[in-house]
Amino acid sequence: MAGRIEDYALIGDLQTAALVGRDGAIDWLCLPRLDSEAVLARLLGTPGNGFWRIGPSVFGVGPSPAADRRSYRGDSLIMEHEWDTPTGTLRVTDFMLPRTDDDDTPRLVRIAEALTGTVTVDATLSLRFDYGKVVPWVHKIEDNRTCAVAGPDAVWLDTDAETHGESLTTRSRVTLTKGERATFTLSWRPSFKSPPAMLDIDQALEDTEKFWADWVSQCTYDGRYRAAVIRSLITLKALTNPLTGGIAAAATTSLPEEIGGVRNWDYRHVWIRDAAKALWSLLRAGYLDEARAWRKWLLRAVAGDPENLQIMYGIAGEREMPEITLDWLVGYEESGPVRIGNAAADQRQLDVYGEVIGTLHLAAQFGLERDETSNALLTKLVQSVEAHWRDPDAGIWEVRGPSQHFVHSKVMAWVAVDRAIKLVEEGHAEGPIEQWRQLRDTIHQDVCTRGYDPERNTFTQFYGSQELDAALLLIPQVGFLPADDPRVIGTIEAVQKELSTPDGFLLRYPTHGDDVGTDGLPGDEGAFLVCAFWLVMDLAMIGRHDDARALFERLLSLSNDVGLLAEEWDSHLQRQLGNFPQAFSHIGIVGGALELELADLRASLFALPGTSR
Ligand SMILES: OC[C@H]1O[C@H](O[C@H]2O[C@H](CO)[C@@H](O)[C@H](O)[C@H]2O)[C@H](O)[C@@H](O)[C@@H]1O
Repeated sequence: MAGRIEDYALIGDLQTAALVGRDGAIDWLCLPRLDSEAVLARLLGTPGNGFWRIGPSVFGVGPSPAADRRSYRGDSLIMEHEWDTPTGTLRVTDFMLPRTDDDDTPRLVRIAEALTGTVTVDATLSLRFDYGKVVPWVHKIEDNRTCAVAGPDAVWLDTDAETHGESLTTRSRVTLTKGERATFTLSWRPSFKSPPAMLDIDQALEDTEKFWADWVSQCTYDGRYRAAVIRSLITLKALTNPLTGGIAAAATTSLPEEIGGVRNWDYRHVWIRDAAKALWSLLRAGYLDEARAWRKWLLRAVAGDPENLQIMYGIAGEREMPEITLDWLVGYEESGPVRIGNAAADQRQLDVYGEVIGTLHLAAQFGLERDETSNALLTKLVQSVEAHWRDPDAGIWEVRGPSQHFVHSKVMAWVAVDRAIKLVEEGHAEGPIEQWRQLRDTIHQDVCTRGYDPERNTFTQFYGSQELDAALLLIPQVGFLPADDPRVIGTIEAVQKELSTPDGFLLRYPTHGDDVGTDGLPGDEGAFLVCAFWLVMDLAMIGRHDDARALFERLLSLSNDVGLLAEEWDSHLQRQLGNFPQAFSHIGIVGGALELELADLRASLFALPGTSR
């Protein structure tokens, strides 16, 4: 059985990623890209769906023990597990080498070494192609090299340990004394191509360490929550494909939003919304290159058809991602179905216009050079907003129930026009600014009239709805209304009252158990973590600093021991839920830390003699 979601750590080469558990087993790996077929899929099934364990010897003895310690090596994606055994201490170092133009082969490296005494190490590699379905044809090429082939894919194992085949797995047992090590490298190539070159392991480790050190050194945030912010930025970077510029929403598919439930989705794609929010974090922490690459990704993705802007695309901008279920996988802790692809790609979600234009504006403010193609896109996008902002949509939460006039969607339509106007006003673009100003006012008035309930003093989930939505917390953050507007404060208080979980986090909207609710799905789900981070930011903005900080620190405490967060938190079972690690949650960490820092700054400015609020 797979571990708890929080038992996993992420390693990756920016184009794909793997999850390694505390027991030293890699239970999730897709090759060659994050959204390719998994070759190790125990995470969503059984050991028979593929895993790769390296740890102290247990063959014939019992279950794989959890490591006594684990941590990333400094600010990197190099993961180290250590086991203290009765005879000595074993360390296993796992990493993926960021690929280069010269060598685009994905490589996952594992180094087992004895730190003290003598340890016997067992390694079991059970490759199953096509998401755990296909047993490959495995053959030894030479003493140190084994090749597993199924159809178009070939995975190569290079190791200095003796290997043998047993029960459809490749196994090694090696005894190491202090200072000795055994190395294992897994590489992927199309099966019709020549074998990969042998890797210089020490050079690869040094290059990987240097890559992360160089990248992290560009970070401009040096505040109180630096460790959590850096880990979040590294995680966002790991989800950002350097070749295409696409930023995936998470590294996994179908980790459930309720144990045993049906809310299991594939997040290995690029949502306009999630990517835009990730860029917001990266830009504010000093990273401009990722914004430049994403703008190129966006222009390619929407090329030729900006009127039909999709809400999500594949990592290279692919438009089709049909949603199918993988019947042979039982799902994480039997939470089925396991889905790949995502039907939300065909939905209309109005907020994406605001996300795109908002990001173009933010990038321009941070010094990204003017680009004429994106200016042409801008006009087309505002025309689409003008044509469609009155339409109902599926909303930020991608409901599968009937379309509605979601308030957050309309607010983001306002953001689209507002930021287009600002781009023109600030000299970054041209456009019919007077017409846009009228449109902006019309949308604002419509939302304030039809999306606001004066009796309860709160905005509502959609026009005419009695229910609330945590996305309303974004109203002050996007500048739709100032934070001290009584309607904003009323909404924050109402959301806090009606959507709080028993432990003080937030649901994104009400669900109704077995009854199908607004989202069109049965069942419930956990606290949606980014929503609680939005609450942190709102509380900081309205001057409730102590509440904001306390909530932020409680949210940070939900991260696992290596600083990673999934999408949701199960308040009853006290465990992480949903895809992992998820960009949204890590965006929340960065946003919360930055907002708290701003709040401190404001407080200290106002404390200066001669200043007042
Ligand atoms: O709740 C139903 C929907 O859940 C997923 O969407 C969620 O994840 C997206 C990626 O992080 C995010 O952009 C969205 O706001 C979330 O609601 C799923 O991808 C959808 O297919 C599903 O309808």
